[in-house]
Amino acid sequence: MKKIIIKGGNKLRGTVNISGFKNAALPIMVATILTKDKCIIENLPMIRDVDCLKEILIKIGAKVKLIEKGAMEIDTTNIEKCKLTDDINRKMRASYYLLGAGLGRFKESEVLYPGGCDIGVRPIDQHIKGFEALGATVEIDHGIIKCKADKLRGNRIYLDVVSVGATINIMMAATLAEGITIIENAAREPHIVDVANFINACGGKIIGAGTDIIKIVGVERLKGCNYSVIPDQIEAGSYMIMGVATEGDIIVNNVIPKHLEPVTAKLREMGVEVTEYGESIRVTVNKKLRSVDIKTLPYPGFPTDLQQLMSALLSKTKGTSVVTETIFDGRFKFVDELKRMGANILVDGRIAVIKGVENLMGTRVEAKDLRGGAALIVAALSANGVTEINKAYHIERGYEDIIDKLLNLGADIKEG
Ligand SMILES: CC(=O)N[C@H]1[C@@H](OP(=O)(O)OP(=O)(O)OC[C@H]2O[C@@H](n3ccc(=O)[nH]c3=O)[C@H](O)[C@@H]2O)O[C@H](CO)[C@@H](O)[C@@H]1O
Ligand SMILES: C=C(OP(=O)(O)O)C(=O)O
Repeated sequence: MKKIIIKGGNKLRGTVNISGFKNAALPIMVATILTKDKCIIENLPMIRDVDCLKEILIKIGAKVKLIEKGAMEIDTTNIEKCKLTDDINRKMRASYYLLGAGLGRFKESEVLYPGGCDIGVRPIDQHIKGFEALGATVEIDHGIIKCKADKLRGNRIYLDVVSVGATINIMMAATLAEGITIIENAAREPHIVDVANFINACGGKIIGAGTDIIKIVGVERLKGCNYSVIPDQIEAGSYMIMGVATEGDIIVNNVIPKHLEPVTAKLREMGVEVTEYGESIRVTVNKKLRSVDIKTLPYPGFPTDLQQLMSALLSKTKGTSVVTETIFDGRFKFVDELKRMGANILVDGRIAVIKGVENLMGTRVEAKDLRGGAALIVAALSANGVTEINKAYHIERGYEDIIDKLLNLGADIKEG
């Protein structure tokens, strides 16, 4: 998809069904490498990152079959080594999970340094620290990360920073190590729990996922299983924010409301009416919204992945909001595009001071990354006139059927 064209002003109304969580689906697809049996993974989002990872798994020797929309059978029996130094790895972040899974199963892995959103420095030193603590040697050779071990032995690993990727990569390698691994200062995001649940469903022994201390009791082998991925709380939060930006009334369906608490809390603080049901959330705007301050933090703090969309919403909310991005140092690049639409935002390093303007104006803008692109959709839906969002392929990395979902909610949107 090259561009998205939106005529702003329509209030979003109705129900949107949320897809499986990108950031859980991707590591779970890779974790199937830990077993030699077939796995069936359901509720996969049909997004570009999933297509790309499917291609990666096939390239290293897996058989991958789409059974129906959202369900894949992955058979990793014939994979002989987990080495992939193709440029395809640069198309996404999650390709680096091949390192932990390959190390676990083959005691060896080689992967080209991953890509993913360009949102600041994204080191992998904590992944490496974890692999080395388990007994591997890790070398970076001409941009290729090479891990090797004669044997993996469990160890106690303290993460210097809370890292989703390092926690998952270490969990995968430690699953097939000898003995017990303890990860301290582990990430607590819902997708960490989902990956641990998948591994446990295959016969692994991971205890404490969802807390900051995770214990992994190494097992000799895993078996295959059928597993369904949790709903995408970032996609859900995105539609909630889009609904609010248009002063609409929408229900996001197929969600786990608990996972969205940081978002619902902030929207309520703004004056949005948020009602939680068993598996859905309704957001309604009945009054003038207030500006709020946001600080991104690891879960259960406010997610960095929704910071850009919230900033776009706040750019049209009366008053001044201060947004502090503590996770990634380059996640305000989209602000220049919002300014083209008339936003009044001052960025100083990791802080953005947003002075809400009366109206945003449609114009030609460019998505710089996945969530930055989604933030432009938030702005465009509520802007006066037509906005043309170029480089929209970034958005396809993480949002299934976004045009159709927004059309169903009443947006005036089309692919260009
Ligand atoms: C595919 C995927 O799941 N991507 C998500 C994952 O990215 P990703 O796993 O890359 O993000 P991390 O949680 O690892 O990064 C968090 C912070 O730790 C730092 N860090 C990370 C690893 C490391 O070895 N050293 C280090 O210093 C990073 O620079 C960043 O400041 O979590 C991010 C934070 O919730 C989300 O924005 C991404 O959507
Ligand atoms: C930053 C993100 O993705 P990735 O880590 O895959 O680049 C995201 O999903 O917002």
